[in-house]
Amino acid sequence: MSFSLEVLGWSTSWADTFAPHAAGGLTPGRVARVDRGRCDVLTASGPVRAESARADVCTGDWVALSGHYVHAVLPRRTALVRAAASGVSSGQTLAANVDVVAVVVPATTGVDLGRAERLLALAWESGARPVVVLTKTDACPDVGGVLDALAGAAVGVDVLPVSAVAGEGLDALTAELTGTVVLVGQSGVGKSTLATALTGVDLAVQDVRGVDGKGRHTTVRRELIPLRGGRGVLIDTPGLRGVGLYDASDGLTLAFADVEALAGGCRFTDCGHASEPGCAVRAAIDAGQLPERRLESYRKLLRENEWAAARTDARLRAERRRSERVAHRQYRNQWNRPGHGRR
Ligand SMILES: Nc1nc2c(ncn2[C@@H]2O[C@H](COP(=O)(O)OP(=O)(O)OP(=O)(O)O)[C@@H](O)[C@H]2O)c(=O)[nH]1
Ligand SMILES: [Zn+2]
Repeated sequence: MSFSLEVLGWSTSWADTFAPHAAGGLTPGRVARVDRGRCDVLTASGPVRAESARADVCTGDWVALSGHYVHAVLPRRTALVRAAASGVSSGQTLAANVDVVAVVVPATTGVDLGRAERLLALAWESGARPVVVLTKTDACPDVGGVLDALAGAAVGVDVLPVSAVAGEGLDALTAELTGTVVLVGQSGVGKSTLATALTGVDLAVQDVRGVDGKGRHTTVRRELIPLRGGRGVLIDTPGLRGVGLYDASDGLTLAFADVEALAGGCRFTDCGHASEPGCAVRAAIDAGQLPERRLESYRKLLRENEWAAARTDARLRAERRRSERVAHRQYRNQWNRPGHGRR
């Protein structure tokens, strides 16, 4: 099976970036999946199982292959990063070169706006374009009310209502999802169902155990799947489920651009929007132009982000201390070695 690189998002601008590697006889490809030092790379002449032990690659990266080796990773244009699992000091890149981050929110009365805002901050932070997909509209009696509520939380972001069950809204969504797309959202919001509707591939049954050419068991799972309509690809990696904020201060500023714009009109540049005189944010709340909830949500997410950043810093400091101790010990051992003349 071979792939057209354009279907995977290849463009003249990627070709320009790749030019020095092309001159060196290397092959371009896009990483479809990474596992333990190896990765599946889709190239124009088919998938290649490549060694990536020395390269920091993730699904969505464009790479230069030399045979079965990842020789280079092209600089990422966007990256979706989450707070790493414990034991790792930096953020973990979940998907690279993403164009659209679709925040999936189920249509229920009393929709969790804070959760949507949190995911939107993460989406903005990635450098990709955020959209909100409102799922399960068939099961909601008041979609209009939910859309109104979301409009105040998803500022500057298109909200697209769909029902995978009724097949409604999918054409409009497909038209909006171009380039490399990821779906983020809580478990159970309908991501898998939506992914299946958008790609025609039942992703739920992708996780089948297969046997490779040498009779060994392998999991065949592709995480880079062309979207119906031929205008994009979907990245579906298990790690995208349940993402936490990681150093998303820029993303927060963008997700709360309305509050930031108001704050620009406060008399004091360090206004806490509490009881300071000349506070434009409080004035907007009092005038009913900004929901109090939104300011509270912004504050909560800023605290969460600071906490994540502080935790990362603490971990980095601890790691540095550890490596200093190791270095000292090596230095001591060197001097204490028998025959070194100094005891
Ligand atoms: N009524 C209705 N139910 C839906 C729709 N889409 C998904 N569901 C149901 O919602 C439940 C969860 O859907 P999934 O697609 O598995 O959700 P998910 O976000 O992929 O969940 P995880 O795999 O746990 O992350 C399932 O029972 C689906 O049948 C829809 O458009 N309408
Ligand atoms: Zn203020």
